[in-house]
Amino acid sequence: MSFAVKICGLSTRETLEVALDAGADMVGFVFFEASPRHISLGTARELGRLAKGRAVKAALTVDADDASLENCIEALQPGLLQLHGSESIARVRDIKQKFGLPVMKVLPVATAADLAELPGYAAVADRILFDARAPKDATRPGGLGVPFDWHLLENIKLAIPFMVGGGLNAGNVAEAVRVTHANGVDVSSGVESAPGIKDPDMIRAFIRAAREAERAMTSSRIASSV
Ligand SMILES: O=C(O)c1ccccc1N[C@@H]1O[C@H](COP(=O)(O)O)[C@@H](O)[C@H]1O
Repeated sequence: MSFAVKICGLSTRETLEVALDAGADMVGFVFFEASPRHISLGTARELGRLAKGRAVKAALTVDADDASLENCIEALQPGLLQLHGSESIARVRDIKQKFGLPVMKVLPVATAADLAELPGYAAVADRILFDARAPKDATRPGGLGVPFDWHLLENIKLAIPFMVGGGLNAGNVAEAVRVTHANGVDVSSGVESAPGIKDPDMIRAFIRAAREAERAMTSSRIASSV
């Protein structure tokens, strides 16, 4: 399974260009009004055109109904739906069937008990993203820049790819990959100077560090197989 670096919460042409030029495999766009990274359908259309064919476009939604999903798909033309709410296993299956797009289900993690439903979700989703569980009083379920205990994923074996997110930055992404052996990493706050304001240098530094982490993981796999 190939390794994917995802920069999420992009909302301007300039920072999207930086992420694409620096080699992001996936670029994420937030459709959730309470988020400082929320974009309008008009902006989604514009940014979607810019990213077309250069990276996988992920549409991040939170417990969206069919009409909202239809609107953001029409505008962005995503290659992946990131379901970041409390969508049930049945709803994930339903969205996949209705919209015919690959789905990445986000599982919030704070303790080992949060992994109980993983097999059910892994049976219907194309990819899993493990993110830190947001506090009960948070205004959004992600994008808070807080990590979780990556050791909870140490022995995870999945037939589909999984990514790690939540509080990642250029300084800790290597350790997150080393511990979890994830097939990809996702970042939003860790490449921002303030909530919703992406920083070009931080984006470039994150992608460099993630690539280095990918290389280290590949080398250690080769070393342990000989
Ligand atoms: O970014 C947001 O505002 C957001 C809103 C609602 C759901 C998820 C959101 N962000 C996603 O959360 C993870 C981790 O983010 P961070 O790196 O800790 O800031 C990532 O997928 C964000 O795109």
